[in-house]
Amino acid sequence: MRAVHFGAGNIGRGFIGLLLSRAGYEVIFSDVNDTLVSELRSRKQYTVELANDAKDTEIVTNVTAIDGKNVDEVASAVATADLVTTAVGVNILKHIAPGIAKGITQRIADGASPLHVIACENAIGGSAQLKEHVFALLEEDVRAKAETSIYFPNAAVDRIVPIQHHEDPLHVQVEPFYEWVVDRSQMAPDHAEIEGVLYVDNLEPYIERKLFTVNTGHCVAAYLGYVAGFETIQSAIADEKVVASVRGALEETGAVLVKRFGFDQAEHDKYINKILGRFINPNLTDEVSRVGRSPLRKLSPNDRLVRPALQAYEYGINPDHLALGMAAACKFNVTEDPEVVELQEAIHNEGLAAAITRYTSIPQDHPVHRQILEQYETLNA
Ligand SMILES: NC(=O)C1=CN([C@@H]2O[C@H](COP(=O)(O)OP(=O)(O)OC[C@H]3O[C@@H](n4cnc5c(N)ncnc54)[C@H](O)[C@@H]3O)[C@@H](O)[C@H]2O)C=CC1
Ligand SMILES: O=P(O)(O)OC[C@H]1O[C@](O)(CO)[C@@H](O)[C@@H]1O
Repeated sequence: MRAVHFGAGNIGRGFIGLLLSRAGYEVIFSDVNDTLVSELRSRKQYTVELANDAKDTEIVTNVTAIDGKNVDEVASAVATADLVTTAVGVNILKHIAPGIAKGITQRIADGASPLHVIACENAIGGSAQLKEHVFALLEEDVRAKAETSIYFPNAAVDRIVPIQHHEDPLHVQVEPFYEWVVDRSQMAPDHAEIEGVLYVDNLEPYIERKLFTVNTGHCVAAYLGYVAGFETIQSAIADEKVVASVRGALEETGAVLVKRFGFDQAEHDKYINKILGRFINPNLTDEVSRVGRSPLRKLSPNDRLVRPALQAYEYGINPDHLALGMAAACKFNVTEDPEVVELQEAIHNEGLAAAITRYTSIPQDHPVHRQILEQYETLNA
């Protein structure tokens, strides 16, 4: 069995590639990073290290790579693959769509078997977004055939993999915990199961619980940690004030999740504590600059801050800590990040109120908008 996985980065090597290799797939990474591609091609293996006290390691074998910049090479790999997965970043999906579309066109012409394409990104409906990009590039007759033979099940992926600082560019340190959940209702009826993946009939509660707990909590810790002068999540979360605000934000999203999905409150409280424990992991060093990266994506209407804050407001739950997190995002000034530069320029040129509306889509007369402005003033003070 052969899997083509787009993105040989932290999640690609440290999570998806590892599980696919363990499950018996030959994993062909497609990446645009020449060093990663040539190292994977020549060595055909790499090491994953667990961030536990024992620093357990596992060698991932049966892997190789192709140049993601070469559309023909990518298309040939997709045309003959048994599975396609991605972990490139949700904003990059449109850039990998041409190779996938060309590969699908080839495999349909060859009469190849049905294919699952699973986007493992931090987003609601990641695979559905990829499908839109890919299908927009297909000829009408191919699109009609692809509708019944190429499946794009949505997924939720959870494993903390920080930026890596090792001499070996392939070595990757990961937290012990992982969860990969795939929407079975969007798959072929006789699909193969990957060991380690949880298949569910309704992904919504899983992806929303993950995104609005792990990712909301993590980015609130990053933004408030940054404002308080901390460089890592571990040091930020050790601060009483920061951790109280992160917990506050998770109580707000938790109240929304309990109402929306009927989760048991006590179970959800345990889930929150478990997530906070993962953030603290002393065997990991995770920079606030990584966890807060791409603030425009994180402030977008469907993502981890705005969506639960507006849902909270609708339910009569006060989203004060989420508003504080959004205000802190507006103060996140890691200038190597192009989204930070754009946000700071917008704040400078248009003013904070207009910039918040531009990126969150929250109208200026909405009470949550007012809360963000008030929390920004609190941070100034
Ligand atoms: N790092 C983490 O802890 C987690 C990350 N995620 C999600 O996984 C995705 C990837 O994140 P990371 O692995 O952290 O990022 P990363 O930056 O380490 O990896 C992304 C990889 O994609 C490659 N890439 C960029 N453009 C490409 C293209 N056109 N074709 C092929 N490869 C391309 C990059 O060269 C890089 O190697 C993101 O959507 C992120 O939100 C999800 C859960 C955890
Ligand atoms: O910031 P992004 O790209 O959404 O993804 C990284 C996030 O995903 C996580 O790995 C959680 O699954 C956290 O480490 C981090 O908050």
